[in-house]
Amino acid sequence: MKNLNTRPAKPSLSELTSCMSDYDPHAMPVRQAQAIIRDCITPVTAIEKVALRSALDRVLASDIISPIDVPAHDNSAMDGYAFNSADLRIDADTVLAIAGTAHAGRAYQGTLASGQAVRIMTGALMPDGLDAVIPQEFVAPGSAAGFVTVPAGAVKPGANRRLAGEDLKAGSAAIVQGRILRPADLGLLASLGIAEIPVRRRLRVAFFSTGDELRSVGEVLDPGCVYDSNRYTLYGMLQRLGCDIIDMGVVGDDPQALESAFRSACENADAIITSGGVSVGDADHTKQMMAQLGDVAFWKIGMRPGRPLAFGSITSGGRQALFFGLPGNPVAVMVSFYFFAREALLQMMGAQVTPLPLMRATAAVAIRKRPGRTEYQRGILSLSDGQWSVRPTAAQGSGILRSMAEANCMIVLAHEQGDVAGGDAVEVILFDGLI
Ligand SMILES: Nc1nc2c(c(=O)[nH]1)N[C@H]1C(S)=C(S)[C@@H](COP(=O)(O)OP(=O)(O)OC[C@H]3O[C@@H](n4cnc5c(N)ncnc54)[C@H](O)[C@@H]3O)O[C@H]1N2
Ligand code: MOO
Repeated sequence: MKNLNTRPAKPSLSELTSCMSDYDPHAMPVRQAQAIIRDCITPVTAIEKVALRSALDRVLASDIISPIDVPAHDNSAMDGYAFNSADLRIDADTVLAIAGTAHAGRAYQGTLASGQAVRIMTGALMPDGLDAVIPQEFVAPGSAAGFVTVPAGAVKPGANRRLAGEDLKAGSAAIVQGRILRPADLGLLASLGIAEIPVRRRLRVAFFSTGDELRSVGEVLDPGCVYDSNRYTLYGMLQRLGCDIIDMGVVGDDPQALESAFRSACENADAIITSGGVSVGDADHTKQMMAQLGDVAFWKIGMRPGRPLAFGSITSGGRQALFFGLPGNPVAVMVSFYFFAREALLQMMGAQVTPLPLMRATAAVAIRKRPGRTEYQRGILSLSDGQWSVRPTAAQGSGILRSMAEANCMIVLAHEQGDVAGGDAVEVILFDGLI
């Protein structure tokens, strides 16, 4: 008999992948890989309190409830004259006697009689009984000293008055947890008088490059070798995401060195990112080692660049870390990071993940595209005659980092899309805010 209290063991990643009915061993659609990754993520829960300024770019850990009304009192939005709308004549100018002046930061002293106005400054509390303000430039010229003339129909009742709590009411949610705090949020928190902010602890991400041909900056470039650029692009991307980073340098193609690097990374970080060694040539020894260290799937994704991708978890010393094995080619490493690792890391950070904003632009030239894979082409977006148009950078090879630096956007050509004709609309993701 089936024991209903026993939940079936969770399938391993590799089982999950091979069980999928529409799984194509040669190419898994981008969306499918993204969905599998999304399902595997557990956010970090630890919270720390930081001073307001240090909360910039951090992930808010709990909802912020406004302790006060903002603004705290009704106040004037303009420099001018405050009056009671009930005193206005319907079809004629109204002459009001000026009883005094209201300055910002001080309550107006004194009681007002019908037919009286108060000279008022922007931000000053509305004197009791007055409900509207006429900006000083709108008063009728030539008012007699001590009087102000409000022209007929110049202002409506309640005009130019900011109401107490119109920005935020005491007890209402000012910012919801999961937000990556931006400058406007810091200002909003300051407007509530909150000095310490609860944020999720930073995510620790360890990364290293693999390959015997790699030399680090500062070393001699031996024949047949290349400088390790991936650690620098990864450094930049992880830094922008607000992670605590552990740069583990270059690890050669030696199983023992790789295993000890993975163990050390796992024991010190929440996530591990490597580049290189995931294509068919190298994957075999990596696969064997991974089988001992954790649950890792090696995928071929239906995309270009960034076809090979290893994803899963590594376990060592009683700790588990998320693992992304990104392809070695310098552009592939960036594209795989942006379209797989970035969202997963944001999810782990406890951040609300929103889709990257896409904009539509006109293809300035024809673009070749094979249906059946998603292509992320490096593009240059420009505005001319009020029209956004985009053209791919000349070189699209996945080793050509120069064109990534030259581009200001990615042209996203969907899985099913075929060739694009010049003048067709295409979708682009801007590097601003991403890179
Ligand atoms: N027979 C096949 N060969 C390849 C396939 C395939 O499906 N079948 N896939 C190709 C694709 S696509 C990519 S991407 C690469 C990925 O290979 P690896 O992840 O194993 O990466 P490596 O072979 O180690 O390196 C590829 C390339 O990138 C250079 N590289 C590596 N790391 C760095 C670094 N840190 N900084 C700068 N450059 C780096 C490396 O020297 C190679 O030129 O495989 C294709 N092959
Ligand atoms: O991952 Mo590769 O970039 O498609 O050459």
